[in-house]
Amino acid sequence: MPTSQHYFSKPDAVEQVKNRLFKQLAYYCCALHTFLIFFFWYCDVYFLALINIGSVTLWMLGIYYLHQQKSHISLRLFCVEVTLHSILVCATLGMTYGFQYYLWTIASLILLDYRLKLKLASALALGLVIAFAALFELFDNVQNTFIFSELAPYIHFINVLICGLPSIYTIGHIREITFSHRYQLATLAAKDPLTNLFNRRYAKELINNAQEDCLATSRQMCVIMADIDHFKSVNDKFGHDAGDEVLVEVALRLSRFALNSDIAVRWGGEEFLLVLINCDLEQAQTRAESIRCDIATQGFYGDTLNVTMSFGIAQWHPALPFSVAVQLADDALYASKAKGRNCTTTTTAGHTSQLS
Ligand SMILES: Nc1nc2c(ncn2[C@@H]2O[C@H](COP(=O)(O)OP(=O)(O)OP(=O)(O)O)[C@@H](O)[C@H]2O)c(=O)[nH]1
Repeated sequence: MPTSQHYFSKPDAVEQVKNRLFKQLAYYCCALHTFLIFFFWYCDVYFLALINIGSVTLWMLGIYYLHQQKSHISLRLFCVEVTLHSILVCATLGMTYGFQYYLWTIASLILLDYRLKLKLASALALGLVIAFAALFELFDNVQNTFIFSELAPYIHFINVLICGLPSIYTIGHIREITFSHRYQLATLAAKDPLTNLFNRRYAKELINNAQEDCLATSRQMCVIMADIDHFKSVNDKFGHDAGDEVLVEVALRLSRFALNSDIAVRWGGEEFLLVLINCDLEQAQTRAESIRCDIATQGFYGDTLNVTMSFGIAQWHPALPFSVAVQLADDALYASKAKGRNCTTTTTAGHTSQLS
């Protein structure tokens, strides 16, 4: 069960983050190409200035589609722009300026178009990587009269950085989303949605681990079965919503009572199981009594109703299957019910004793 919460927690986080990521990328590229229009104009490379006007137009169109929540259209426009731009600039200036690396970046971004089948998206990405390799064959010896040719190593370096950053940024975000989804799925599989206590299925795994730990360290373990008294009448008198609130409040109080090493479980409708690790029978009795008194004396549902609970306690021994310890605790709980409820009964092999 993961313990760290990541910052993307909504179910549609992937689409939201993708949209936000593309917007940031699009504004960044728009600004860059606008700068390049003036730069190439100033350097008298009018063809490249015109190409950058085309690029700005496509990026702005992409931003428009992002605002319309059509990120797949935007992504395709961005891919077309980057591909054409890289090829045309490499054909004009050669390979020394590093404009070919944009093909590499876009090859990884195209995989984020979830409307494309994986095979098609992978084939397109591979096509871009092959185009990247082909550019070296086609334009490695292009001669140009660019007035800033002595700046080629610096422009090359800047281009490598500009191409690398979106990949790092995107993969970092996808990593966070993946963690977040894994956390949400693990929580959904482990917790009861109403009370946020462990559900029965997941608790069995935890209990198995706890048993192994207790065996290895010779620690004692006790099982408490607790049930709300006359819960049906709470539902009948106050309605199911009030009943749900009582369940949530009971669960909260049980969690407060449980130590970090304990396991608190919603076992059934209004029945709860507590597994107390490193705890002997006497300590378990004291702790069960304190929670029973807390519940019986502190009002519920805005102090408008009183609730009591009955408890049954059994100790687990290494020779005893855990299911038998649960059954003993359950028998003790029903002994508490039979004795008039709002009490705790402890069972030790074949002998039960009641605390009021
Ligand atoms: N509101 C609400 N009620 C539930 C939930 N799960 C079970 N219940 C109710 O819990 C009640 C359990 O009733 P019973 O088994 O008769 O037990 P009780 O009324 O608590 O009586 P004793 O256990 O004998 O003291 C039923 O009315 C169920 O409908 C739930 O998630 N929400």
